[in-house]
Amino acid sequence: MRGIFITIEGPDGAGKTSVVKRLETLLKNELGADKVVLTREPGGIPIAEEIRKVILDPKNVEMDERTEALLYAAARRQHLVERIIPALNEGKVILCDRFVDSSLAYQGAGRKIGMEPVLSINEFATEGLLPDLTLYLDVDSDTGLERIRRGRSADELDRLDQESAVFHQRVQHGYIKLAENDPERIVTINARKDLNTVVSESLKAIKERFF
Ligand SMILES: Nc1ncnc2c1ncn2[C@@H]1O[C@H](COP(=O)(O)OP(=O)(O)OP(=O)(O)O)[C@@H](O)[C@H]1O
Ligand SMILES: Cc1cn([C@H]2C[C@H](O)[C@@H](COP(=O)(O)O)O2)c(=O)[nH]c1=O
Repeated sequence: MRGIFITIEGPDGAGKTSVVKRLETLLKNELGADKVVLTREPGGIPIAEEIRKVILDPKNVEMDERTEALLYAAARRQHLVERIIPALNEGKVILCDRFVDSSLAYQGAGRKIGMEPVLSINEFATEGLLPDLTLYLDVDSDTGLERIRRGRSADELDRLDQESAVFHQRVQHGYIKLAENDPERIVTINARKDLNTVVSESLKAIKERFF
């Protein structure tokens, strides 16, 4: 039986990593440890983690926005082939921290490439595979960036974290548009609430859909 592909999305500092780790523990307790796979983009497997380093290195200030979009799509392709598709074929529940919607929001809206061209290179990369459910953790850029900057020193901020507040606002608006356009797949969670509430609303959305 095919598994279930769940992605967690949102602006930087929305709390995705914190939430997805808690969901992993809760779902493993309910379904069994071998049934749940936690992974992330860009990364999750060695080749994609190497691409991640290149993309996020603050030294790479000269990176063109289309080069950036292509690198994310390349990392995605490799991760899909090596990690997501095999896990889906084994019937696992996959929790993936970011997927195509990140490219649409960050490169499409944030970098102003436009959603259509970014979607097009991603359709090539994924052959049209979409998540069964996407949890969109919605947070305004001020709150998200404040959380990130509070938790990390300046030299721990990656190239994307260091982008302007206006860029991060465009990213949030991009996500809101995506969620409005695909309410069947994308469930919006108010991520300004406390972490326990965000986790329980996320778990509820998963259970309502699948269990
Ligand atoms: N609901 C919340 N309320 C307050 N603080 C939170 C909440 N969720 C996460 N945080 C804190 O915000 C910071 C960023 O959280 P986290 O790394 O989970 O976010 P993220 O969305 O994965 O960020 P990034 O996309 O940059 O990796 C951490 O210090 C975390 O403890
Ligand atoms: C998948 C993907 C990611 N990004 C951005 C979003 C974040 O700023 C970084 C990844 O770091 P995180 O700590 O794992 O959140 O990359 C993007 O711009 N486009 C993408 O497709």
